[in-house]
Amino acid sequence: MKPVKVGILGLGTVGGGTVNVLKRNAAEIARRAGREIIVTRASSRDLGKPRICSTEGIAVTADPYDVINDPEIDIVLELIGGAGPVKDMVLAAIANGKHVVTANKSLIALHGNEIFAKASEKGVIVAFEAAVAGGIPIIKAIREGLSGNQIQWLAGIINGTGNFILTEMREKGRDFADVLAEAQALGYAEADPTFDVEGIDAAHKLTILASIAFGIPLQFEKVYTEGITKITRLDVDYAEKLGYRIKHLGIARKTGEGIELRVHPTLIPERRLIANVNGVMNAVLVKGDAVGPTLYYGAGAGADPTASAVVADVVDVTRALTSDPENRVPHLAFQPEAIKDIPILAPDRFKSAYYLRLNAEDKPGVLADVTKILADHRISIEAIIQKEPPANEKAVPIILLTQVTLEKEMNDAIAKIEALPTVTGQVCRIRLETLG
Ligand SMILES: NC(=O)C1=CN([C@@H]2O[C@H](COP(=O)(O)OP(=O)(O)OC[C@H]3O[C@@H](n4cnc5c(N)ncnc54)[C@H](O)[C@@H]3O)[C@@H](O)[C@H]2O)C=CC1
Ligand SMILES: N[C@@H](CC=O)C(=O)O
Ligand code: NA
Repeated sequence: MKPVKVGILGLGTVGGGTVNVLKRNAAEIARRAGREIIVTRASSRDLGKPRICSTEGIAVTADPYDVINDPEIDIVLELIGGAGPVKDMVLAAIANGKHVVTANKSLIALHGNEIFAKASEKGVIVAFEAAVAGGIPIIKAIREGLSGNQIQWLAGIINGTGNFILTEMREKGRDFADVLAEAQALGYAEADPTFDVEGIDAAHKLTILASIAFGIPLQFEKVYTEGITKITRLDVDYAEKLGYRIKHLGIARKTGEGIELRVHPTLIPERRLIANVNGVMNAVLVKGDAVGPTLYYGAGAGADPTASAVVADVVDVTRALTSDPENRVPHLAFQPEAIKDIPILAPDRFKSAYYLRLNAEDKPGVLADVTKILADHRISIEAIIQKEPPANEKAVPIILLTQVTLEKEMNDAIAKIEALPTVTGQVCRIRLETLG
């Protein structure tokens, strides 16, 4: 059989890694796919830039449309990133009848509903395994491996850069900015690293996971999103003293009233497996009604691990080239006409336990004022740490762990605590997760 011809848009970390893996494992990949897979063309914005891959045998051009409009190409790999000009590139590739493989979570989270509809009209596949949790085959696991289940919830460390920063801060006491710069140099971070540290990248990924888990449309704008920029060394240390680790999680949970979609730092008991997922590694827990809890672990970013997912999609597409489009695995796991608009809960209806840190004057009665406010909002306290004030300072940090409460009650209580004349600055709050 004729080889399958692949064209690549973007030869950066993931594009370069993909060329390398396709070349290194060509024979093994062909045995799996049933056909040889070759990269014939690629487009790169800066032709003179040093690359991590060789481009021998690949016609490299500056214009992505040279790839998209090449009639010989069967599969276009979109490995540029961003949700701007690449949307038109992907739609043009689909219009030309090409299958598309992408690692681009922002594109799928923001424009996936439209892209998949167009792809189905044209009978082509848009595959996106690399877009969530890098090399972990989590899309395949949920979309195919767990298709007998009602998914109840999922929770994951789904940003490698953020987890790398939190790990280095905790283990080595390193500074946030210094570790972020290293993550960028290693090729883990997004082109705009605020996407990593402000939780936007994780929210893109959670949008995709929730859609394939619950059969709902992609709706990024409804994800509650907090990043890791407000986490201090102090909180990392206090969490540790209390027996917890701080991890940045994406959580999607089905409740009787709707679906919770949230991304935020979370205290997790240190004995839990997910609390021990470190560095650039990602992990996703998925609870199905039939299978129970399942856990998926692996590298969340980096050239070769991400290429592993891109190439697996290329193999899947190759295997499906001769199949009837009606009988393929649906893009979003559920048949397009079966996707339902289940309500997404507003954040004030979330329930969780909390870690609170506040700075208060070292005077009798201050703690009593704080605990009274919490009691008035029916918030029970699980643990309190009150430290001696540092030398020459009047304010003393108070750390509280609460039991599970409604977010609205906590918001109201925090507003009252911050208004106390004896409390200075803002209350730092981090949600606690037991993932039970
Ligand atoms: N780096 C990683 O570990 C992972 C990245 N991703 C995603 O993969 C995609 C690519 O990311 P990276 O490889 O890290 O980015 P990168 O910045 O290393 O590579 C992107 C490449 O695209 C090129 N480019 C930009 N505009 C172009 C255009 N108009 N035509 C041709 N080339 C153009 C850039 O010059 C650059 O070389 C993004 O969507 C990212 O979110 C997904 C999983 C992991
Ligand atoms: N910037 C992302 C790359 C992979 O998706 C991350 O750090 O996880
Ligand atoms: Na993946």
